[in-house]
Order: sequence, then C-alpha cells, then structure tokens
Amino acid sequence: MIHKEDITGLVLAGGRGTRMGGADKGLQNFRGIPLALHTLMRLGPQVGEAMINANRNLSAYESFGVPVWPDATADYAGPLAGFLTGLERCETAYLVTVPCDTPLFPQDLVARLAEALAREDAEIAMAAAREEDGAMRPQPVFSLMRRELMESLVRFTQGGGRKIDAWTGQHRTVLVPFDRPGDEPSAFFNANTLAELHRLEQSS
Ligand SMILES: Nc1nc2c(ncn2[C@@H]2O[C@H](COP(=O)(O)OP(=O)(O)OP(=O)(O)O)[C@@H](O)[C@H]2O)c(=O)[nH]1
Ligand SMILES: [Mg+2]
Repeated sequence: MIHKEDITGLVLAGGRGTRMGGADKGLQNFRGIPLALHTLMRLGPQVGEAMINANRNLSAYESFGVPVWPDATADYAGPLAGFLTGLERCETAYLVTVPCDTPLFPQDLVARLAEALAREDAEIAMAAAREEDGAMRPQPVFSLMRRELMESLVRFTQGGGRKIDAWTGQHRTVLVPFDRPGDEPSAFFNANTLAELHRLEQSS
C-alpha cells in the first residue's frame, strides 16, 4: 500500500500555451480562480506534498503557497521536461503529475493510481479516460511514478526523447481506467483554447 504522505503532487504549468495565443495557461481564470491554483486545490488533499512546474511569471505561481520550479532547460521540451523537473525536486518515494488545464480531474485520481501501482507492482500508473470523441485513451500527463525513474528519464531526454509514451513504454506501466459507473465523463476534458476553457466553465 502506498500512503499519500509518500506522494508529491506536481502541477504541470510549464507549457507555451500556443493554442491559447501564447497565454500563460495556468494563470487564466477558471470560475474566478487561476487554473493552476484550482488544480493545486484539487490535488493538495490527495498528496503529502505539492509543487508547481512553471516557466514564466514565477512570482505569480509562488503566491499560491507551494514551491515553484522551472525547467532546467529553457527550450520548452514538452511535458517530460516537467516530469524531470518534478523528479529532480521530489523528496518522497513517488511523484504524481497533473496538468494545469484539466480543472475537473477526479478527486480520487491519486488514490486509484496508487492502488493500481501497488497492486501490479508497476513503476508507472497512468490514467486512461474517454475523450470528447468517446474513445478511451491513455492520459499520460496524469501519471504516478517511482522517484527512482529519474535516472532513466535523464538518459531518455538527454538522448533527445520527447514523447511521454516512448519513455513510459520502457517501464512497467499500468493503465488505470476512469470510466467506472459514477465517474464523471468530462473529468479529463482539458482546455487548450480560450473557447474550450469557457465551455468547461459552463459544464457541471
Ligand atoms: N515543463 C514543461 N511543461 C510543458 C511543456 N509543454 C507542455 N507542458 C505541460 O504539459 C501539459 C500538457 O501540455 P499541452 O496542453 O499539450 O501544451 P501547452 O504547452 O500547455 O499548450 P500548447 O502550446 O497549446 O500545446 C500542460 O500542463 C503543459 O503546461 C514544456 O515545454 N515544459
Ligand atoms: Mg492540454
């Protein structure tokens, strides 16, 4: 069994927000609260420690009250750069990642990932959920992983690797479906554009 005190939660807010016109997505308001803070408030009760990965406007993120870490490299190498930053800063045995643009993610996300990781003796537990087109797909930015994977990720990214599934494919990974009766069907809908953000704000 994995205790929540052994898990650090990382809010991924280090992207370019290209599809939002280059806006710093984590600072865009969702129901009156910045997306990254909304995400942090939903993640905090599920983990022992929390931190934010951001690459711009660091003092705004720092005002949310948890440590803020930018990527070590300034080239916007994608979400794996955020994973790596998180693993480097993580002081617990496990790290879980959550993107800042999916504010309605499940309140039992971490518990279910942790249960599956322990049950399967896996190295990574990754959520899978139905997307807006109805298809079940892995949600790689929602992953719980062992801190020891840091060295593997250093090697992978230094070799030029960028794709999350190419890296997780090197490790024992369990997929955790979030489509049980009672699961919110739109929990994993993410806001990549301002229109999607406004649509999400109107939803349940
Ligand atoms: N640290 C870090 N995180 C990133 C980077 N690129 C994307 N992310 C994060 O990964 C998650 C998924 O990213 P996307 O929604 O695909 O990308 P985005 O950069 O936010 O937006 P687009 O530029 O429109 O693709 C988000 O939480 C991003 O903040 C990066 O270069 N570095
Ligand atoms: Mg996104």
